[in-house]
Amino acid sequence: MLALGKLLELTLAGREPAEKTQLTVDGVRMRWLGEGALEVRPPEARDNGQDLLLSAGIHGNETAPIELLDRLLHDIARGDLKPRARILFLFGNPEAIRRGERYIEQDVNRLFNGRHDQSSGAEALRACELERLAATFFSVPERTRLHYDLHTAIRGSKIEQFALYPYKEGRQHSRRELARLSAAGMEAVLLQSKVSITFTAYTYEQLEAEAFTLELGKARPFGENGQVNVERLETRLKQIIEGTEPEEPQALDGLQLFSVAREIIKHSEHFRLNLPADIENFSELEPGYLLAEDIADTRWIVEEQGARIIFPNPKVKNGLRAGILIVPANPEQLG
Ligand SMILES: O=C(O)CCC(=O)N[C@@H](CCC(=O)O)C(=O)O
Ligand SMILES: [Zn+2]
Repeated sequence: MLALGKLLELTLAGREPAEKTQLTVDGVRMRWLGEGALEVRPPEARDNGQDLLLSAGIHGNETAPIELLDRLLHDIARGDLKPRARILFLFGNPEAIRRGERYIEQDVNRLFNGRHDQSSGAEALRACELERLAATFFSVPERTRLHYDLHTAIRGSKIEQFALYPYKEGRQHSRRELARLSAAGMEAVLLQSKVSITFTAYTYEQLEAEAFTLELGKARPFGENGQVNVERLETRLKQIIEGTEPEEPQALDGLQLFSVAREIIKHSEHFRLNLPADIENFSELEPGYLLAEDIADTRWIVEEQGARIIFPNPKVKNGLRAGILIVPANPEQLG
């Protein structure tokens, strides 16, 4: 296999490849763009105008998505997968991947959309670099832009696989993209209702890509991901890469939609989250439930009918989101 197909090995070893560009037997050009970054370009005659950004390892301990991208790259490098799409593969936080940690000093997925400018350190520089790589990749006009940022979650979940769809003022969420996610095995989508500082928020808001954070199961170390079933997603990604996706009826096939009722923000070290440590994502909370408390008698009490909690995490830094309260959403708000 071509050396550049081994992007994960190179990244884990912290090595640069000797050759920065290689051609597969099939005429596909692979180009190393920097640590954890590789562009794949089909021969011109086969290019179908799709630009696909696939990122994983924004959180270094979320290994199932990294293994998935590694398999796709191996298949391309061996000539077994024949891209018609142009693809950018990114491993988000190489040092955190090497150490098997979510992050080293700062969560990279809270440093986009300008946040890295207000910060310093290796992870702020990496977020800036990821923005630059994505912006360059998505700078070619008249091509279709799609970004999937793949994650696994800290805790178990009542809904195992789901997507988060960013928000931009005046832009409608696409029913067609939701149908595609449903076909890729996602069981639910959370429609964001305000701008954010994650990687997909950046590519959606600034680069006009359709962009989704995909949650695929529970985070585990390399080699221990047997319980994370990415078969349907992997099949769909291969179809997008090869341009062989079946034409979609726009059915959402039981896909559950949610919207954000409130983000729970941790303001101080006095923040207390009133939930069991092993609570699963999408657990329901009754109206009247005292969810969290913070300084200055701040109290977060559930008011919404049908509310559920995702990503509860009292250990985040002050000023960051310590959980999201969500409620069922109406498919009529889709484009
Ligand atoms: O399990 C958790 O608490 C976090 C899992 C995770 O990393 N989720 C992403 C979601 C990004 C988004 O809001 O689009 C994150 O928190 O960065
Ligand atoms: Zn993550």
